Amino acid sequence: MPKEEVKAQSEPIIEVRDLVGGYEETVILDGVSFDIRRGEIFSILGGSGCGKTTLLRYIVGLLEPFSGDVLIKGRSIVNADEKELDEIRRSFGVMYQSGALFGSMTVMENLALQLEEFSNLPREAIELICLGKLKLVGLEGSEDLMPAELSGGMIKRVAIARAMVFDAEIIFLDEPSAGLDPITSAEIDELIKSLSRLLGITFVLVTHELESILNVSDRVIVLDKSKKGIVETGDPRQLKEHSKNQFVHNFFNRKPG
Ligand SMILES: Nc1ncnc2c1ncn2[C@@H]1O[C@H](COP(=O)(O)OP(=O)(O)OP(=O)(O)O)[C@@H](O)[C@H]1O
Repeated sequence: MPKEEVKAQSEPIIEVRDLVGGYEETVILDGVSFDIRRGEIFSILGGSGCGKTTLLRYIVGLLEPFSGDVLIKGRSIVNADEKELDEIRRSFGVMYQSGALFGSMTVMENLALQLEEFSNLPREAIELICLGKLKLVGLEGSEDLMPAELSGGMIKRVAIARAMVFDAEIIFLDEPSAGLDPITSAEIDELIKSLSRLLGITFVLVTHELESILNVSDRVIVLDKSKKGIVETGDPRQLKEHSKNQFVHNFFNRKPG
């Protein structure tokens, strides 16, 4: 069966239900609902300030919504107590926009940090896991380098490897192409696709990069600030060609709104 059909039939791994949220009195997202299926590469799109990063913060449990729920593998991250939250968080990894490596630590030390803190594994096992993850992102032999010695693309790769140290089933990437030239950005797209194919990881991306969206995403949601929510959901290539929604059409065809 083609991969697309397998994904179309797979169960939701993330369910966002009637989510309402924002900052203080201001509602940014007003009744947002959608599912992300196991194994798909899913992108959250929309213009600046429409709430993409805010939505990501709700999904990973960094913010508490005004109302509504987020289920990860069927478990509510909104109503979870600390212990459950820790368990749910083990199933996913997050890469923030800057890559956020510790500058004074080697690549290996950056990767090992969370395993040292949150597992009882011996040093040798931690190193083996980290070396395996580095190999998966194409950075074999880089374990002793310092972040200052890495290119922008290598920093993203290390950050993706770090998001995988607990064998995450879901990886969230906030602007994976930010600050990269088009060729390096395309290489990161290929890495995401190959990790999805090889390991069945579900990827959730927040991105502006149209080319990258069309290249990697199986499905997208498009948020519109004026609607405080989703205006369309679907295959980005289909939306680019056939969307009847003016905002979505303009977004995909680079036309000012
Ligand atoms: N900590 C905060 N406190 C108050 N308002 C915030 C905070 N963070 C974001 N906002 C506001 O919420 C709205 C949505 O912001 P958010 O960063 O989620 O949008 P975005 O779609 O990710 O934007 P961009 O593409 O520019 O990164 C914006 O109007 C922003 O100014």
